[in-house]
Amino acid sequence: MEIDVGNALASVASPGVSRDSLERLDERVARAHERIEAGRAEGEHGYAALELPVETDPEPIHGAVDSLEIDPEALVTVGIGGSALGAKTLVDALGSGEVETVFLDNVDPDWVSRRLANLPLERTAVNVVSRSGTTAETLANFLVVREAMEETGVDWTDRTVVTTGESGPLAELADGHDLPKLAVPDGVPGRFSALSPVGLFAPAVCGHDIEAILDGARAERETLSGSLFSCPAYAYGATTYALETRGASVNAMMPYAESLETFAEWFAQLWAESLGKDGLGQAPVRALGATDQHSQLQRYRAGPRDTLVTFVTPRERGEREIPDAGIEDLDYLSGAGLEELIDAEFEATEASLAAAGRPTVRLEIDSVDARSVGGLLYGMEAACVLAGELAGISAFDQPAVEWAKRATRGLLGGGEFAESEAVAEKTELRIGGPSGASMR
Ligand SMILES: O=P(O)(O)OC[C@H]1O[C@](O)(CO)[C@@H](O)[C@@H]1O
Repeated sequence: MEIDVGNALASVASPGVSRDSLERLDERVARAHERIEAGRAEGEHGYAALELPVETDPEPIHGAVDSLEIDPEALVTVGIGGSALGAKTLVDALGSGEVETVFLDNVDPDWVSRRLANLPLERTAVNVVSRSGTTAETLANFLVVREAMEETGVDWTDRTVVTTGESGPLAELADGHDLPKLAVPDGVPGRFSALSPVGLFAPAVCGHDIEAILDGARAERETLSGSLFSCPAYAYGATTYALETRGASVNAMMPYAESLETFAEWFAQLWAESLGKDGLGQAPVRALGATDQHSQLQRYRAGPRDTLVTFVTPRERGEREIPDAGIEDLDYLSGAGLEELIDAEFEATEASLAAAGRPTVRLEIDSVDARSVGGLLYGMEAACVLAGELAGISAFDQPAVEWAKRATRGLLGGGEFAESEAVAEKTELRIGGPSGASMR
């Protein structure tokens, strides 16, 4: 991964960060790096994630794939948040090959039923993933998938792999049915687990080279140093931190590759759940180039000066010639390739924001391949950890998500929770309604 922060400098953008400020910030980066190094060496909670490229053993993952008693035509991954997004990012980036992949990471009944109805359940494998083993959405969806298989006369136990922590309901279910288990590594929060069995099983089922993914991550791990000027990941973490403290409260992740659309979703959880604490944290926005040049770009170029746009672009792409249009006004397209068009659009959009004095950062990868995507994921994780150190917050917990979980459980009769009482006290001012009548 290579980074270019030139268009985030104060000489180009507002908010922007001066070179002198980055130099001064580099002293804090060096201290933060020492803290990160110590955490990695000790396997401390959270910091342990930055050791996954050298700790993750691919063999149990291959073993779990081999344990499937079918040659799957489809794979359903049941998980939510980091227990689904890492795998989904890798499969969407690298392709699912001959395997139809479904990621059940929401509990919308219409959507779940529609996805299951279209699957060849007798030739479908299941990976249920939950670090805690107690996440309501994951357990609910797994029970629905299991029932659908039973109703189809399928033995769900010969094609289900469980990825979970050492204990909890899911571990018990796996043990009770003698299901193959993959271990969620200790000390690794879900949003940092893509480079572990949590994220690597699905791409392995799809036939991808998970060793290459880990190899790319290892290469990025080797760049971690005591200076942002020699470490792309730290350069990104430090620049985003500096821009946030200067007013860039939004970070629009805008990859110029359709296959990295899910990566932006993965980044959004990583950034929001790690850094959104103590009133701090950039709001991550999922954007996509070139598509969002025809939507969100208006806001980023002419709206409030509160947004950093982060571009991710591959240096190498596939090619597809644009046929001759036979229309004089479109002659400029004829004979060009789609790859030239999207690259020109990226350059133009980056320049458009610079011309308006809006900060952007460019992350370049060689191509959207296993090694590059492994390095990109690792780089973002390391950048996030550094940004958390600089901000003085804990990047590895997520206490704010617990309130809604307790309220949900209370609303479903799963216990007495003050939060669910608070739900009933909602202030209302309704307009419209079934009849369309307005109420005052
Ligand atoms: O893997 P689990 O324990 O099911 O958690 C799923 C997701 O829920 C969260 O814990 C937030 O509730 C995320 O951090 C995590 O990725």
